[in-house]
Amino acid sequence: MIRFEGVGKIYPNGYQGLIDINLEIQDGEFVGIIGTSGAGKSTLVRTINGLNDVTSGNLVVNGTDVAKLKGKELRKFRRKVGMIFQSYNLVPRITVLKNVLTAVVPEMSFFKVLFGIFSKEDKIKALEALDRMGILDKAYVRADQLSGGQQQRVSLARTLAQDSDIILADEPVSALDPVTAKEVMDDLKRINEELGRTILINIHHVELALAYASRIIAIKKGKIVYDGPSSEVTQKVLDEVYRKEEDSDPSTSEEN
Ligand SMILES: Nc1ncnc2c1ncn2[C@@H]1O[C@H](COP(=O)(O)OP(=O)(O)OP(=O)(O)O)[C@@H](O)[C@H]1O
Repeated sequence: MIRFEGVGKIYPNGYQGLIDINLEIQDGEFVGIIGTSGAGKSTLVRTINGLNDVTSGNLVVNGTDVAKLKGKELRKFRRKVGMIFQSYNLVPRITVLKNVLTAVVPEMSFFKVLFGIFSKEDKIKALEALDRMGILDKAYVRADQLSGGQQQRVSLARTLAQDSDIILADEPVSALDPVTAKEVMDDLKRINEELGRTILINIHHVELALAYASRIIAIKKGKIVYDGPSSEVTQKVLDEVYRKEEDSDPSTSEEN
């Protein structure tokens, strides 16, 4: 479970990225986070695995107080919270299999990875994850030879191989064409339903968010402005979430 209690995040330059966030996300939920550019979606997602520290309140993930983690403990914790990014974040010049293996044995030195010194069990685990994502045939291909959609599947295979209970996805389909984007969303849904992993996806495409996530959290200027079932997100809610500052200023409205 993920619990935010009055969480705030102030960036070093004084900017308030998150303001008084209160949330409870249960195991196995599929949550879409929406909002305008700069609203704080990434900030919110990245606090969950400690990529962003919180500056006030409490954030508890699977019973761990994230703010208290440092060094080795923080690295260990991050393994339980997988993350995929818009830019895939794979090591381009090594094979797909080695990319996944770096997640299975993260403490391994880069030289061991380079020379392929892995146990049979680790290799089987990585190959199984690739198989589940339907890209086993690409195991021995260099990561940079794959299409965007295939690379995102490798990223997902990495999170599976590292047994993370929670998968954070920061704009995972923004760089993909609509058909491939839908395929990656289907993969996320399958992982959620078949393996019960909690998914939090920060996404610009509202239609995709509504179609795939069962719960929507909308952020505006660092605050939660909607949190509820995706089936209850009305046009009025979306108008409020995406309304620009100047539109809400009565002095500039046409009626005045
Ligand atoms: N390191 C930083 N220092 C100062 N301000 C930052 C930093 N990172 C983000 N911000 C600011 O915090 C706000 C929220 O940023 P964030 O990246 O979370 O937004 P977002 O909703 O994910 O936007 P986008 O959809 O464009 O990625 C923005 O105004 C951004 O400029």
